[in-house]
Amino acid sequence: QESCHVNDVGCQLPEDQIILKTKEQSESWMSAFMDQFETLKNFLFGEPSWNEDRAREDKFNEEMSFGMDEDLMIKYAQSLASSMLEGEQLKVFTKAATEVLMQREDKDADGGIIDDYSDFIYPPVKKIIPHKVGHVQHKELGVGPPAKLITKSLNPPLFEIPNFLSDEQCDHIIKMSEKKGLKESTMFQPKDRTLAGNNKGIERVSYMSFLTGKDIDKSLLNTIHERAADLLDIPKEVVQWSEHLAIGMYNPGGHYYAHLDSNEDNNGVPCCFQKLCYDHDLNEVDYIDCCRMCRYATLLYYLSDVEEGGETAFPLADLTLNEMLNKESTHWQNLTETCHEASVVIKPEKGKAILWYNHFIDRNGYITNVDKRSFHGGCDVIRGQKWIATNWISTPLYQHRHWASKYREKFYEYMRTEDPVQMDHA
Ligand SMILES: O=C(O)CCC(=O)C(=O)O
Ligand SMILES: [Fe+2]
Repeated sequence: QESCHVNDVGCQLPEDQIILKTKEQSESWMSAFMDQFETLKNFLFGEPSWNEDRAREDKFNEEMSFGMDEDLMIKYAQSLASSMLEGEQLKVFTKAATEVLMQREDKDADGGIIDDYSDFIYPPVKKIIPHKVGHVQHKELGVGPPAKLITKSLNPPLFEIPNFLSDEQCDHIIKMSEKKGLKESTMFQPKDRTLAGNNKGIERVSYMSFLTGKDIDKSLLNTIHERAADLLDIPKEVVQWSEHLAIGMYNPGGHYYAHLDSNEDNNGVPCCFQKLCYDHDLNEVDYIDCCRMCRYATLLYYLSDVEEGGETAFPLADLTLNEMLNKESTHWQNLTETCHEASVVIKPEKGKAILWYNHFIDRNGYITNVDKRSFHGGCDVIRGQKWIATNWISTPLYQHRHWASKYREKFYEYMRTEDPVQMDHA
């Protein structure tokens, strides 16, 4: 009698013993769960950045923006538990897990903001609230038509914005890129250079170029910057002083396997947009030991339709932890094989923009951890050509705000250059 299990049918231990057994049992479930939970957490949020400070920041982030971290953890904890446990076990476990997760109290974390950097204060940023998948919101922008944002995923917040650019604007950008010339994308990815977070397994077959105010119609670049800044609710300077517009072109067979656009905090390594780094030949390069990518958001413009293929895929968007773990041993980064298994697949359409957030943000509105659910890439183009322009939006860690942006002077220099390139108004 003594040895029957609490969940066994017909087990009739006295109630206090049931409670005792359940408590012992729940402790072992808990530790088994926590072991697994560590793995899951690291997979989701990356090592070594998850610590109590981060947890507090994330909790704050939840309150400041639309909230997902704490909720999400509990949701994952529960979904994991519900696949492992049942009945009374599950109840006890859920209560315990919720308490553990909730114990990360938000102690007085004033975290003195440093504000003695030179002359531009990056303001705190927020995220557009995605509400729910399929939700449509309209946003008036200072210049041009309003933006219609269609929510494609909540984690990361991902939006589709049809007709963000006009056909003429797209055509002009393509024409000027062709004029300037594109290079094979591999040339932008020497071994020690990182364009993305976890570079393992990345393969990119495309042509690239960076365009500045020297290369395209200045008023068009201004318009794009203004619309982007209004859309994201950030000062225009943040957009102007972000990286140059990155043009990408894919021929049939071209693709870009799933990657992250931004880097996890790497022991305080400063942001690439704020630090000049050089290789042995004194060429300016960005590489991970010198600086890290701090691309809070990505705004990607499709400059062309694609006859077939060339979708942008987000294999991990809105996945639960269990679903992500199930993917771990698959080829989810290889979009040639798995494009259509991705949870969000976006069809390129001329003029359409997509916007997503790569990072969680802290209590001050500065970036913290990369959200691994922002992994994305370009599926193989089957027929036709795919043209895109990627507008990465920089925001720094607040510890590294002292230098506004290494792109700032260049921006003004290029915007001042004579012999302006102008759009044809045919
Ligand atoms: O080609 C695409 O759809 C995605 C491009 C991309 O991820 C990038 O340029 O960072
Ligand atoms: Fe990307």
